[in-house]
Amino acid sequence: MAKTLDLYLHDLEVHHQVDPRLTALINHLACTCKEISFKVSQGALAGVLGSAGSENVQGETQKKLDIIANDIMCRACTESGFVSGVASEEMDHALQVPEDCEVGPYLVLFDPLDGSSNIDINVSIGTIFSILPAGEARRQVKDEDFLQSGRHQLAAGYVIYGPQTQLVFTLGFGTTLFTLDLGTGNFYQTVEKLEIAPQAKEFAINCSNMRHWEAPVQRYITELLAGSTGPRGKDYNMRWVAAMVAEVHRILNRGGIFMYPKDNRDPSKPGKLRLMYEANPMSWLVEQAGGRATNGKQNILDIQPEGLHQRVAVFLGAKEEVELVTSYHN
Ligand SMILES: O=P(O)(O)OC[C@H]1O[C@](O)(COP(=O)(O)O)[C@@H](O)[C@@H]1O
Ligand SMILES: [Mg+2]
Ligand SMILES: [Mg+2]
Repeated sequence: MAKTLDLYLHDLEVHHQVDPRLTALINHLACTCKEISFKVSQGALAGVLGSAGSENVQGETQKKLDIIANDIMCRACTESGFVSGVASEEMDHALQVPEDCEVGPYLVLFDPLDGSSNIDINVSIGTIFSILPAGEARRQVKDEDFLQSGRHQLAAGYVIYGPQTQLVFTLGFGTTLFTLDLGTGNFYQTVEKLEIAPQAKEFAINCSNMRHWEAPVQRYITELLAGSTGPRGKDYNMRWVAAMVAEVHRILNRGGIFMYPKDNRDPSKPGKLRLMYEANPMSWLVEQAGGRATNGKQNILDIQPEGLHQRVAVFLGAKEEVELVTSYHN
């Protein structure tokens, strides 16, 4: 019989001395994402599809579900009693815990709904989260309190809403996968430890941006596309779901490399993905599964953040491929 999430988290407390408040927070996030999962599965029936007609701090048009998922995550976290504050891709600044709620020792950061362009077409989307230490439980948090490198993460994970709803997370003891059983409402462990092979046969990149990439990326992709007749001497396959959560999920389950490089479309956006809500949690999950993650120059987890909504180039997945494309930059 597969292990329940409760049992797995209890084992972490017993065998790895993980703070019970942290395991309780993970459990709380898993329950919260069940609520989002239900709304996603209802789609038009719950009136959650389509545009909200508003823009977020990054100037992107918000979907109704971006806002719904953000509200659900904010409420659940700030009322949990385990956090001192939250930060989200969808909000300009960090959110405080209401006066009438307990505060706790953690900061939670999230991309409430990743893959927004997939919502209305019933293709995989997800919620990505990262947990940092607050230092101490406190009433007032500032944006600067969240500016800790990915190495400081205490937990990271995501819930993917696909054909199955699955929770993937790490607390630094490997990356593990749970599947939601719609019959019992419980998450059961279906893969104990995910492992990414060092070599890859698949790559994921939005090739429509090729003319805007820097020379090292142009070179690397040209070599992959040349297949067995080029310097790599083998054929590669390509995938692009347009949701980082789905790309990373595929790589954790069957390998490959994912890239969203810096490009020269808009000088104010060096890379599309957000360091704090997307790149850091995904990089730690990938590292804990034996893979690598860089921005082309350095390990993503070592980047000292300068802003809550900072963007970053991302190369992650199979160790040898990530090291090769990184070496082309250096
Ligand atoms: O290929 P495109 O259209 O540039 O966008 C794909 C990328 O944008 C994102 O969807 C951004 O995430 P959000 O939906 O959270 O804004 C990534 O998940 C994905 O890798
Ligand atoms: Mg996203
Ligand atoms: Mg999002």
